[in-house]
Amino acid sequence: MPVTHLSMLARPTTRHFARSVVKRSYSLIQEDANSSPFRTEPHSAKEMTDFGTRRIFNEEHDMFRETVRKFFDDHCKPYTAKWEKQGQVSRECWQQAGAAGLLGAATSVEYGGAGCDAKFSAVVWEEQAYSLCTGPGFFLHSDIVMPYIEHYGTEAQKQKFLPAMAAGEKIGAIAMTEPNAGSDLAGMKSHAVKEADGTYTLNGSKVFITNGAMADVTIVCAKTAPEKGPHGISLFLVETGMPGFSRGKNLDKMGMKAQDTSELFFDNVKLTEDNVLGKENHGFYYLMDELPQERLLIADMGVSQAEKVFEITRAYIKERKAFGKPLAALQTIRHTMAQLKTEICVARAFLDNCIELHARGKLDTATASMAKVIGTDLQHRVADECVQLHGGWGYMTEYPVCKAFLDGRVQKIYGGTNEVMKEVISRDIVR
Ligand SMILES: Cc1cc2nc3c(=O)[nH]c(=O)nc-3n(C[C@H](O)[C@H](O)[C@H](O)COP(=O)(O)OP(=O)(O)OC[C@H]3O[C@@H](n4cnc5c(N)ncnc54)[C@H](O)[C@@H]3O)c2cc1C
Repeated sequence: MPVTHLSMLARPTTRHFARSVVKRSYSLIQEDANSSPFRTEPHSAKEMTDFGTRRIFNEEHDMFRETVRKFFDDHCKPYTAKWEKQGQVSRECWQQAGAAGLLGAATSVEYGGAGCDAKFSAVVWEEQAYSLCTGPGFFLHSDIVMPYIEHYGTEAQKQKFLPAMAAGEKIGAIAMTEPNAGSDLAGMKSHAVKEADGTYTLNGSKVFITNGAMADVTIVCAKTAPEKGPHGISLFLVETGMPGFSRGKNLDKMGMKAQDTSELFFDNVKLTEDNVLGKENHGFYYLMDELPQERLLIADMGVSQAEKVFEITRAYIKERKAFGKPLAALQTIRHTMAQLKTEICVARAFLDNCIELHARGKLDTATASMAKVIGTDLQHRVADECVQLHGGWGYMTEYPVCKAFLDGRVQKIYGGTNEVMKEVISRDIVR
């Protein structure tokens, strides 16, 4: 169906649905989570990816989850092999996601979003993890870039970018990392010099930027007062097509082959006050404020992928035979699965607690960092064990477990490495 027709049918329906549930969802947030009707937790569910589980969610989240799961089944899974060859997903996929209400679920209705609680966003990123379609950078666009614009943008900036981003017409990216400054962000060299006429001249380069090849608008971090260190960093909204702004190659990665990751170059890019996001020299504080959500979503995607890979492997060991009986009949294999399930369920309980805290605006940076370490370390360990349980087939990229292993490896690296997370957690311990 052409996108325009899909927009006409699905978009108003989904947005209307989302708006109608938001009031109820907010009131549920205010209740004690335990007062929700009994819902099966993943440890007791038939499968950990089942619908209708987990007491942090309600039936509206379930209905939305069904829509989102169907979206990834219909609009992403069939195209993933093609996108992997191209190194990026199609624009049409973004527009379809916008029409289906998957983008900007937590963005205010007045700016084109669905105005829902953060758990609706979690549904989208969890379902993407369950689908194992790592191509579309929806989570970065909707739950990292859009919040910056909504929280710190001027009214004109919000009106200009957010409705188009919610519709999937404009794609967002955020550029912090540089070839020589990743963990040590304050060491960035990109700088924007304020000229006598009040304009800025931006110079520098960025690397490893998710959505970098496709983005229409990129939040660029640059120094505006180098002598002030981290207190002299500002954020700029840089649009594709601005003179002096160019992209390097789409980088060739270990996994996530369908997700575009690029270098960006800024050569005397002329910016005005209209391009400044928030207050000059406040960029570092904005980054610190937004990081808990970024870490939470990475962590939750990690645990979700672990749940999915576990279920794929559960089915495999029941089918695959060795020495005349299914692998599942071997005690060492059953014990490995028992250990994995136990660890996944413990991590899920902690993650759900973090999601609940975040929906109430109470998730702190150190706790989000713990979630990132637990969720992504577990994701890696589960994928590794499950590759092993698949034997040689687990090493073949046509097998989902192999792709999950390769795609998931980066989770311990981006969003702040897990070593840096431990720094954050430890500082809080001895504070
Ligand atoms: C696929 C992909 C997508 C990405 N997307 C984006 C994006 O959209 N936007 C963006 O801005 N960036 C993005 N990044 C960059 C990512 O956030 C950085 O790679 C990450 O923060 C690490 O920085 P670095 O690569 O410079 O490693 P380095 O900082 O050089 O770290 C190297 C090693 O040293 C360790 N280390 C460094 N400092 C410490 C410390 N203080 N204590 C202990 N250990 C330490 C690290 O943990 C790591 O093991 C992406 C990266 C990848 C691979």
